[in-house]
Amino acid sequence: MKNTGGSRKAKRRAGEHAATAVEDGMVVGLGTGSTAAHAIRAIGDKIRDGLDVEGVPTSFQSRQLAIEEEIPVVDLDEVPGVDLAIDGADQIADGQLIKGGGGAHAREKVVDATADRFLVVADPSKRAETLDSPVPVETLPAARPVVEREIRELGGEPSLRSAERKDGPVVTDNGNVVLDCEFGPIETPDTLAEQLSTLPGVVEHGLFVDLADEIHVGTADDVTVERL
Ligand SMILES: O=C[C@H](O)[C@H](O)[C@H](O)COP(=O)(O)O
Repeated sequence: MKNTGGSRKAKRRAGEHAATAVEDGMVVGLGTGSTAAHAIRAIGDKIRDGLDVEGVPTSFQSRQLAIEEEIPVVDLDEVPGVDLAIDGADQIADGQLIKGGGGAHAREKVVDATADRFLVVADPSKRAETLDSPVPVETLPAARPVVEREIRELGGEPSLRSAERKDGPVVTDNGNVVLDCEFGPIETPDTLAEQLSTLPGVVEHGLFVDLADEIHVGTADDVTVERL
């Protein structure tokens, strides 16, 4: 989607609104992407005002931003748990999500799923009646042909993710490739999520089923919160 001024404002409102849920002493999961970045910056502001929290980044990008924002950064194995995670989404339908537009969904899923409370932040363009965006599937590079075959067996059409300004495929923070898999409308995301999870060679897919607790959608001048 084109990042219009309106959508930028909406993302900012959503991110900043979700950041108001961050309280002193919390361990906070720091999501990836342009909307979660607004939440990270807002947490940085709160830290400069005296808030004491630790952040668990979900990607190289969110780690760098957290460091710039003076948020103490920790890994999952250094904390007893995550109190709250704030993360974006590429598509939202009926509380279920597709994530991984930035290829960060594997770490995001671990952090978001382990959090006591997972807040999704988005602009209105992310809402859909039915999930129908391509599903990002992070795959071991050596397993690509096998996974592609299995995806086709499931009725999907995989396409290796590449970037405009990089020769060769996009490589994730974990050293893997991403297959963007077109399935058309996904009527039963839970079934597809289970099927994808069982494929050997798949590290993680971008279907986040029954993980979100709240969805904060910003508009140019307001935020709506859906509790699930
Ligand atoms: O891998 C990336 C993540 O799942 C992002 O949270 C997702 O792509 C949404 O990003 P944005 O807020 O920039 O639309």
